[in-house]
Amino acid sequence: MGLNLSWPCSQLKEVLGDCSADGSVLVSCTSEKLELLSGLVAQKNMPQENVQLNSGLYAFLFLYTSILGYKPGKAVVTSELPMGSGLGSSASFCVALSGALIALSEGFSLKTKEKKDQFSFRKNDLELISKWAFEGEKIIHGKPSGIDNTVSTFGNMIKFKKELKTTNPMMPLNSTTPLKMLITDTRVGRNTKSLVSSVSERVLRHPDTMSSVFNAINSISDELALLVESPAEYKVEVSEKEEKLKELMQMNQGLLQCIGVSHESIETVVRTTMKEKLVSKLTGAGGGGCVLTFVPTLLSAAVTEKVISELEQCGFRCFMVEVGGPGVQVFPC
Ligand SMILES: Nc1ncnc2c1ncn2[C@@H]1O[C@H](COP(=O)(O)OP(=O)(O)O)[C@@H](O)[C@H]1O
Ligand SMILES: C[C@@](O)(CCOP(=O)(O)O)CC(=O)O
Ligand SMILES: [Mg+2]
Repeated sequence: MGLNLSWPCSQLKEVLGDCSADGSVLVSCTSEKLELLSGLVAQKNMPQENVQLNSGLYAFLFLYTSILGYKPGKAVVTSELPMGSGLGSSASFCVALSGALIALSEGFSLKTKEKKDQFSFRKNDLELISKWAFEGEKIIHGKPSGIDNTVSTFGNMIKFKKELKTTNPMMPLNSTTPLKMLITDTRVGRNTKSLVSSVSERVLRHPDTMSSVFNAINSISDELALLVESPAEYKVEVSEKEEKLKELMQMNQGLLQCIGVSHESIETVVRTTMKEKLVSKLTGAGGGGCVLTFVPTLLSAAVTEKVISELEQCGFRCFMVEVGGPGVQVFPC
């Protein structure tokens, strides 16, 4: 972003008061503290075009002072993720920051890996990192489910089991086949916090209908989890599995449209890819941002290039990715 911001430790201490900075003791950001944090950011007179960054800076100051206290330090943040696009940039930012701060906190020792200069976090450290990141997510987008910070921490795929909400709803999934996706960034900015609250308002207006829609969405994720983990060795099994996955994605997009989080730009991607019998659905909170298109194993390069070129002609930006991948990692600088 080309922004360079700093706060004197003495000022942070004066404004935020004494805090028993201890990375192993989780605390939430109170509304009073959020007020104080917003005052500290407001004095920087951020350019109007960066106003969306404010909540990220509140999360930064909260996590930094809660974990490291008022020790001087310098954080350099770089990111390849488009912000506010449904790719979980907020959660990735909070996870990377929490990981770095925990790695620097008192009494923390990184587990060295076999290879020189390779470190890894222990499982209970990863759980702590994910919990701190969740506190940061709460500052940025209000009522996070926890799935974004969990998948950014542990990597791979995670299923949110609604029925386990009171204990630990996050269940790791072990995919038996790689899932390739084309991500299309519609470049339509949107704010997760406002989208999540717009869905809550629709629930208040249509409680029973929305409850049925959420149950249908839950059934889709249950079916998808079984599908993702089901064995598929032979070509015929893979293509059957892919056809079912496409159908589930298509139904899910319809239900997400039903709860009001689609957008004209998202529907353009859905229509454009459908011309080549490809299925797309919004990702993240919707309202613009990014769209996933499932890429079947046997899709030809020619068709892929044709679809990407059509989408780019709409002004969109495309990335080919594979679902899954490692979670948070720490490297010595
Ligand atoms: N690299 C970053 N540095 C600072 N803040 C960030 C960074 N990435 C994301 N954020 C914060 O997260 C917000 C975007 O979060 P959100 O609205 O949930 O969208 P998404 O998570 O889909 O990108 C940004 O407006 C900013 O406040
Ligand atoms: C909409 C939601 O399911 C994901 C938000 O994703 P993103 O911040 O738009 O990348 C909210 C959540 O699970 O925290
Ligand atoms: Mg987010």
